[in-house]
Amino acid sequence: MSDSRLLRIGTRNSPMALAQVERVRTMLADRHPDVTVEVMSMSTSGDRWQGDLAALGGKGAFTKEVDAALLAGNVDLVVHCVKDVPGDRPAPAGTVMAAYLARDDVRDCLVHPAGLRIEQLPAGTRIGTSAVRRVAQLALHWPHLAPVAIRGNANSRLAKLDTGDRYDALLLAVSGLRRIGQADRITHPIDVDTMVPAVGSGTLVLQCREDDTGTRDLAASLGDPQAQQETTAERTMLHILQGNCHSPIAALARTEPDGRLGLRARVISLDGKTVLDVHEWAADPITLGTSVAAALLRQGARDLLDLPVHGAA
Ligand SMILES: NCc1[nH]cc(CCC(=O)O)c1CC(=O)O
Repeated sequence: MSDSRLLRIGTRNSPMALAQVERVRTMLADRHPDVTVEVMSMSTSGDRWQGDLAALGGKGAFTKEVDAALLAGNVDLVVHCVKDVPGDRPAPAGTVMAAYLARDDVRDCLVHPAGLRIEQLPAGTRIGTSAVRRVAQLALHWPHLAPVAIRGNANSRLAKLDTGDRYDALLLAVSGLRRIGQADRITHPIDVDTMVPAVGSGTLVLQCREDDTGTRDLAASLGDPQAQQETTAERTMLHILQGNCHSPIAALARTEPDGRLGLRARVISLDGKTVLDVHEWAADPITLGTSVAAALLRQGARDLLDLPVHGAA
């Protein structure tokens, strides 16, 4: 059957988001050569706003304009980083997450102009990060380092680091730097047991309208079942904890060689002094995410997550 059709893909206009869309375009060209892709990029409030994201309602600041274009029928498919999709509310009514792409590297990394590793940094080194999860784990492992708030996309953060004014190093995602062709800036990929990643790290999701069966089928043909399972376990846990952009929640689901699904999740106090840590395995991702969330709640995660977060870096 011919696939011949136009597919309009909506995306943020950051270099990383545009690179992510090109990955989808390439995958579609390989699998559905009769599909013509048109990219419609747009600025989001999260990209424009340089203050604290919480003032804009958190992570939704990177998705709401693109979601609105999808619901209005101006685009047919949207590519999001799962990490940027709010975990404390459902997908916009009338849309579905139709496919998760094969997972990229999930690690965070240090970017240091002189090529140092994180354990080599002297006390007081200024680390640019805006992720509460990273700040809490910095405090846990390297309390002598100084997290400093930073906003903007990965390219603008690298430029801010290069001026040398406010930051001595950055914490960023390995996968993000690779997508924008800046992998050579990585000086230390940090192992996932030390710096547990964000929920959905390294994973892209294809979102479309619920009633658009043609686009849903196209998207599903690009999906990776393992990424779907791992993301479902992580986001089930996040949803039950009602995690948001100010939640110091870290998690990583992994498919073991024997096929079992494991989920390791942490809730850390911002000062790094309290760490709740759970690691379980199960066959079903929803059962696994639910069980890990329940275990974290039994350990006191609710009280930890309800603590006010002032001036998150
Ligand atoms: N808003 C930050 C963000 N959201 C998604 C990515 C790319 C990495 C990924 O998909 O996990 C990044 C950049 C970063 O954390 O350095």
